[in-house]
Amino acid sequence: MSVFTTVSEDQARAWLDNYPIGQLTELRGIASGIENTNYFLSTDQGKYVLTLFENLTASELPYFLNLMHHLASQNVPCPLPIANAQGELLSALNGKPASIVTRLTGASLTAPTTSQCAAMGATLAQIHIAGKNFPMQRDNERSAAWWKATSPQLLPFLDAEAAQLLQAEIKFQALHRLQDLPRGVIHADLFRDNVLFDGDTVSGVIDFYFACNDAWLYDIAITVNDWCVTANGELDETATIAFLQAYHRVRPFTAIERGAWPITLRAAALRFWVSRLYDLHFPRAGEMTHAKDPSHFERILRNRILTQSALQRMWVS
Ligand SMILES: Nc1ncnc2c1ncn2[C@@H]1O[C@H](COP(=O)(O)OP(=O)(O)O)[C@@H](O)[C@H]1O
Ligand SMILES: N[C@@H](CCOP(=O)(O)O)C(=O)O
Repeated sequence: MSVFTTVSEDQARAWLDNYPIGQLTELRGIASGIENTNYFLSTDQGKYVLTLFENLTASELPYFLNLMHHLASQNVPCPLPIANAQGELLSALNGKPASIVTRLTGASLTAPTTSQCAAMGATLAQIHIAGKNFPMQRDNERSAAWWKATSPQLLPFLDAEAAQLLQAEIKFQALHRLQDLPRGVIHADLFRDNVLFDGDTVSGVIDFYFACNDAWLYDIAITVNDWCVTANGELDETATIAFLQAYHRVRPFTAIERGAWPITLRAAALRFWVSRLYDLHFPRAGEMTHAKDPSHFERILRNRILTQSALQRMWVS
């Protein structure tokens, strides 16, 4: 259950007085989601999602909310944050920073088809292009410096083989500079549970709270590692190529990206192996989440290392 901070109808009504979206007709807590308090909120003018941010602070949020506003204004299917009477996308509700965004249709997928993977590839390229003229900057907080700093805390929890893999991969990644790849705004967490689909069409990309400026290829690798995989984490060649071709039609790849593809898939696997290990062994106080399985990304990392040359061929011509 992800209503951590309760909002009554009277409180929502009073808060909405400062927004140009009509009168409250319905307020319903959203059960899924692990980070924030979310409500489906309807007015006589439309359907929205109200979010109270439980961990992010008012100083961190403008990048994410302005980015969503920027992308939605450029026809990326993502929520449009609504400005209040003062023109602000963020204001306080029950002592928490809060925002209200348009509610999108569709549902997330558990088993995407090849054509849905292709649609995801095209939408990701659309996000990367639309982000080119977004003026704000944010460093990636889950970069090489972060996994290097975090890993010493994780090693005591790992068996010898896993500890060796973690240390070796961090060293290997330090020899390669992802930051030299073409870069811009990235979503950085485009897993299946962060995308809504209507049939074969992407109807909504949500949860931009890891978005930052980094290599586009890294974003592609994060997404492919979650979308285009078989049950044991191997890349599904047909789905991967469909994804990459659809992306390439919108933003053509460069030669340097082709060369960096296998290494970047490894970096993306390492990033989520480390964050899942950290969340498992160092849960935040009062956290109500079900930690996600780190071994899934350990398996993916081992697979990407073993299949490096096959991955080099799994590319667009
Ligand atoms: N703008 C939106 N339109 C439609 N559904 C949304 C929207 N934002 C969130 N949701 C729904 O709420 C759920 C939880 O949102 P999410 O952003 O994943 O929460 P959290 O940040 O707490 O993890 C999503 O899985 C989705 O079903
Ligand atoms: N997608 C990540 C977890 C990031 O959290 P969320 O807010 O996107 O659920 C993972 O699967 O490890």
